[in-house]
Amino acid sequence: MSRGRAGSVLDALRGGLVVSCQAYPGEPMRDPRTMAQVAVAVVAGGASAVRAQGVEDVRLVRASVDVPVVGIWKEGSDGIVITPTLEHARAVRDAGADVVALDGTRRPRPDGLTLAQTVAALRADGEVIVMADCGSLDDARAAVDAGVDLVGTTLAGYTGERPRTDGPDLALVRDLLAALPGVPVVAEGRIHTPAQARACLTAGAFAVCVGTAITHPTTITGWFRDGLA
Ligand SMILES: CC(=O)N[C@H](C=O)[C@@H](O)[C@H](O)[C@H](O)COP(=O)(O)O
Repeated sequence: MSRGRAGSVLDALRGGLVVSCQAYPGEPMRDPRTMAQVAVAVVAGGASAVRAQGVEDVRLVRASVDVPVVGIWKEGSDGIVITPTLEHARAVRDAGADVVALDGTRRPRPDGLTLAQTVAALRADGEVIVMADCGSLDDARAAVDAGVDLVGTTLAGYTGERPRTDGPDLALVRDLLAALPGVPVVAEGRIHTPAQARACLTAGAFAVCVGTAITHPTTITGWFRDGLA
């Protein structure tokens, strides 16, 4: 990717709403065509970028929308799941992702590479924007040292280092901004209302990424069902 292209992708993300369009194994909407249609729908609603999971989803979403695509490929259910290896990261990039997001924790990676080696190998093939999905400030510091372009709070509350807050982990967003000046921070994880999304941007987040509250009808329906109980 040329510098110009990378810059325009970051410009498109800045201050905007990234919508994560994912369905989980065994779910009725788990079909790349369905996720591509959801992606088109969220872009019509004002999403400035789409996050998509799986090589086929990334490919179809990329072909269906004209906003940047943040691509991941999840494998497994324990430990390192989000784009766990260099092979996964290359596949996501080759499917057309503008940003390759990957596990940015300090846990050992299943292919034995460090995060720095993974980022360097990806970059050796050409310019690519890399986002580290982090679970703590220490993760993010290490990920920045490893050369990533963006850090996300995606894994806060899922790795044991931070409590699983009801809403977004705003304290982590603030700590990241204070400790890593100049590093774009994507607030992601449990942002369930427009007010929470706004609070993340007001705190200084570079962008917010919302998944469940926009694209997971089973969970949203459960919220309403519980509200009626
Ligand atoms: C922890 C993990 O695996 N997060 C995943 C990362 O891609 C997705 O399951 C989330 O939906 C996404 O991060 C957006 O978060 P939320 O759905 O809470 O708005």
